[in-house]
Amino acid sequence: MPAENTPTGATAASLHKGAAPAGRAPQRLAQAALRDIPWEVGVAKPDPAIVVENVTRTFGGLTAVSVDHLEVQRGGITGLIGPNGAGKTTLFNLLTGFDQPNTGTWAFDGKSLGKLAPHRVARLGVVRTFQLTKALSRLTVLENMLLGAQGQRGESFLRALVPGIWRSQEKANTAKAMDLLRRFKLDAKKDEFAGTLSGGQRKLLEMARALMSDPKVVMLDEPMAGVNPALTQSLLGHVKDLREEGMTVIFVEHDMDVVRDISDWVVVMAAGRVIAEGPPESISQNQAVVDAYLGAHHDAPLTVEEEDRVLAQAEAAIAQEEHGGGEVLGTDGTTGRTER
Ligand SMILES: Nc1ncnc2c1ncn2[C@@H]1O[C@H](COP(=O)(O)OP(=O)(O)OP(=O)(O)O)[C@@H](O)[C@H]1O
Repeated sequence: MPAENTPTGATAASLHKGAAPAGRAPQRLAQAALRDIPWEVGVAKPDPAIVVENVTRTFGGLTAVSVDHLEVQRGGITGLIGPNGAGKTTLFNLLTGFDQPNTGTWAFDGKSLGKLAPHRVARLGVVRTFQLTKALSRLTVLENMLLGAQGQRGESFLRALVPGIWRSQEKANTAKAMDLLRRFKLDAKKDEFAGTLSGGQRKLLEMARALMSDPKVVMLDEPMAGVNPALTQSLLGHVKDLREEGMTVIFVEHDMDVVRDISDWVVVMAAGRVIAEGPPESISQNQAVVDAYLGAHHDAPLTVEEEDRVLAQAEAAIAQEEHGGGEVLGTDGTTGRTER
């Protein structure tokens, strides 16, 4: 369990309000809080911001998410990884009110978030970004930012655009939006349509917009996907800044270098379940994780024997074709891949 200098719940909670003890960067606090936690699925955290209990979501016969128990440490950066189709985005959708589960509950700061619409979840302090950015191309960068502001009486995008509804807040929101745009180096583009931004700039805009509602938990779905290398470092820096400001960050990412670089803790999903948890260095050695990733790449032969067998089948298929024969059972006849 935590060593003597590990923050208590109260200490960790205080960093949530941006009050890190002198000389202790939030990054260090988050890492210290998690340092002596066992690397076990469902393990309790010293100060969880989010607690997930028995959440399942099925689509027809497919179980997309089946998470028994998951806690996310406050003030840390938690990476959520897993092969394609593992259920990461579905879990994000559930936690932020964009989808409803078949079973289960989850809470932020002890408050149940189940059955709340996304804007209500956001008001409680949990916001998200999307894998494919949701920047509205025909609105300017600044207008996109204003749609992210919290406290507007008109929650829907269209109502938010009716001037009378939010004029009283407009000035303050605009000032706040401009501060954020400066921080994300998008201020010069404030009057440009979001549709003209590069993929990386849209990711920045989406992150900036998420911050308009002063969130406590920020969930980023593949924040680095499609971002050119020049902007990657900048984005990584921004994610770390969120932690420095005391926010809890959960992000989905496929790039393991990114995961290792910024995560304090990593949660691995496969086939809807959490199959491993631990600090980044624990993950690559975890056999269940290795198996899940290998198992996910069905096209890749796993062993030398299998490779030989696939090759032999491909050769047989070619020979058959050259001799004008019919179909060769067991291969697809064109790529030499084994049918599974
Ligand atoms: N609306 C839906 N209808 C039917 N099936 C769905 C739906 N949404 C997700 N799924 C299925 O649920 C499973 C989990 O999908 P999900 O997108 O959550 O995985 P993921 O881990 O985010 O994958 P990726 O890394 O490829 O984004 C997949 O098999 C997917 O096809």
